[in-house]
Amino acid sequence: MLELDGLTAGYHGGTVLHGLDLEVAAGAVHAVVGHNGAGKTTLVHTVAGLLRPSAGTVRLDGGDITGRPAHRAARAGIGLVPQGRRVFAGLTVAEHLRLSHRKGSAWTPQRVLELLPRLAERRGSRGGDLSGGEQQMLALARALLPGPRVLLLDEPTEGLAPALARRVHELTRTLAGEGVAALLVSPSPLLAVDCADAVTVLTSGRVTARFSGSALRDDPAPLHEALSLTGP
Ligand SMILES: Nc1ncnc2c1ncn2[C@@H]1O[C@H](COP(=O)(O)OP(=O)(O)OP(=O)(O)O)[C@@H](O)[C@H]1O
Repeated sequence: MLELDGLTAGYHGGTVLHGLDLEVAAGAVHAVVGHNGAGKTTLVHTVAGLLRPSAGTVRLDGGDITGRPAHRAARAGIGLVPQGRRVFAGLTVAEHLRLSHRKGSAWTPQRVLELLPRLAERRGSRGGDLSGGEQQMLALARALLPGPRVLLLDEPTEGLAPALARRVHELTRTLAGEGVAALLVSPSPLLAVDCADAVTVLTSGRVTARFSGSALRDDPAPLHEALSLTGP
């Protein structure tokens, strides 16, 4: 569904991502793990159209969306849950949902609130008054409302208690089952393995290992090894 081929990107003439190949299958969760500075956010921003690649292609459902600006990537079916959540402090939950809904999308505010009941309880609250977990759910809701084919989740569990982090990953899994594939960038590899079909290790902008999620759930040692070999 989402295919990255030789993706190369960076800043101010420097290269951060070096010819990355990666596929997210339909209905799958693909986790990308790596140490700080490995290029995970750069990867997400390049796919989301926030950063223009210097080489390589991004294909969604076979269509070339390389280098499309963010609003056009979104229209093509890329949904972004940005690092840090980025909710509006002064807008209520209901206002966020109204602003993000797109006519014709299968994800209506009502359907999203059924999936995220805690948000329904807080629909009149302002973004700035929500807990970290609630803000994360709101960021997820906002990305879902336009009806994406693939969600890019950039460190969605950052700063959350373990039980909430697991809930975010369960939701990611549930959404994959409903046809919204996910590229999940995670600072906590073992949590990501819980919900991933495929796991890619990124080191200094290059893929240094690939695993199936089920193999790692049986034995996570190879992932530890891949990460320690490339430690900071
Ligand atoms: N806007 C920018 N301008 C210049 N360099 C940048 C910019 N953003 C990131 N970088 C550099 O690109 C490299 C990769 O950063 P990136 O944020 O993609 O890594 P990451 O794997 O997401 O790390 P983290 O887990 O810390 O968020 C780093 O060396 C970083 O300093």
